Amino acid sequence: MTAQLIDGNALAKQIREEVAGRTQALKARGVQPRLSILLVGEDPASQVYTKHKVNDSTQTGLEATLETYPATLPEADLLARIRALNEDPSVHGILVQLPLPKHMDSHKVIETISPAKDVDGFHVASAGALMVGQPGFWPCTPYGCLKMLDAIGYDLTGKHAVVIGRSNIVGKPMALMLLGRDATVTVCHSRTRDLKSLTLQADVVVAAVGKRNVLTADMVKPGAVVIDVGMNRNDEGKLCGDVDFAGVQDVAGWITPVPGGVGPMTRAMLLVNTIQAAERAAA
Ligand SMILES: NC(=O)C1=CN([C@@H]2O[C@H](COP(=O)(O)OP(=O)(O)OC[C@H]3O[C@@H](n4cnc5c(N)ncnc54)[C@H](OP(=O)(O)O)[C@@H]3O)[C@@H](O)[C@H]2O)C=CC1
Ligand SMILES: Nc1nc(=O)c2c([nH]1)NC[C@@H]1CN(c3ccc(C(=O)N[C@@H](CCC(=O)O)C(=O)O)cc3)C=[N+]21
Repeated sequence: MTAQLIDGNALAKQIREEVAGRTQALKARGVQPRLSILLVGEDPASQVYTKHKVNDSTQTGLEATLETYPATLPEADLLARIRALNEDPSVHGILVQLPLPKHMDSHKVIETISPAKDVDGFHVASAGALMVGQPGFWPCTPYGCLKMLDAIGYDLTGKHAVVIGRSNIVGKPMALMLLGRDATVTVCHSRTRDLKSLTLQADVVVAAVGKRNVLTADMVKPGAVVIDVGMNRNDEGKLCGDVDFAGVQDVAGWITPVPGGVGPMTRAMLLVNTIQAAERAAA
């Protein structure tokens, strides 16, 4: 079997077009949707990612401002800036790029963002809303994975979904979203025994670990859907996921590539959350 590709670039483009339409509608009502991105320090990957986010926003008609600060910025100054943005009615979304410098407490920083502007969905109030099924912002990466399953018309009801990874920003919220769609969910992590015996039972596997070849062909049930969240570099320095793509594509029914899979979808869902924040504020 050769798996069908789930094209994250194409789907993200579609979503950006939908957001552009909603942006036009808000502008017609005199509201300019606006996202503030805060970057602390000079991490090259973070610089690239935040530039991408600004470009995506601008192309969609959203206004994004990138504020950069030196790694030495005192935490209190960052918190003060976030509070000012919370109070600014012209700003609808606030994103603090992670990771933050070591002297900062990222939990404290995220909890300072107003939940109404938490377009990353990282605030405890956002996590709680997802857990109990109340309206709130969903973290962009698992939300994007769910949209990819929707795009292929996949019905999760009663299916066995195995999530590898239990982070607060990917694995845990992914598990809750799949549960919300009536899947039977298994969450695996570094202490899981016999990962292969679990993944072999899965109709859907989401790999969110950050290590190459966590999922190989011998671990996948024929026809399964494989979603690869990982962002790693191979020996040649090329971007690759957690999944052994070359091997797994012969077994899986559907597979997402890296690059061009979950990454662009994460960025698209940030725009969705931002336009939603602006629409709620204008309601
Ligand atoms: N495409 C995108 O848009 C995004 C991609 N990413 C990428 O996704 C990956 C995961 O990110 P994130 O969730 O933040 O990472 P974390 O490092 O926070 O979490 C990794 C998880 O993987 C688990 N794990 C580690 N080793 C194994 C193993 N051998 N078998 C099974 N589970 C294991 C860890 O277990 P334990 O809890 O026991 O330590 C942990 O739960 C990274 O490559 C990251 O770069 C992240 C965000 C967005
Ligand atoms: N507050 C915050 N929110 C985040 O959402 C956040 C963060 N901090 N810190 C870092 C991680 C990582 N992340 C990615 C998003 C898109 C791609 C992406 O678009 N990847 C492209 C390739 C990009 C490239 O060429 O490097 C792709 O997979 O095709 C990658 C990684 C968001 N994160």
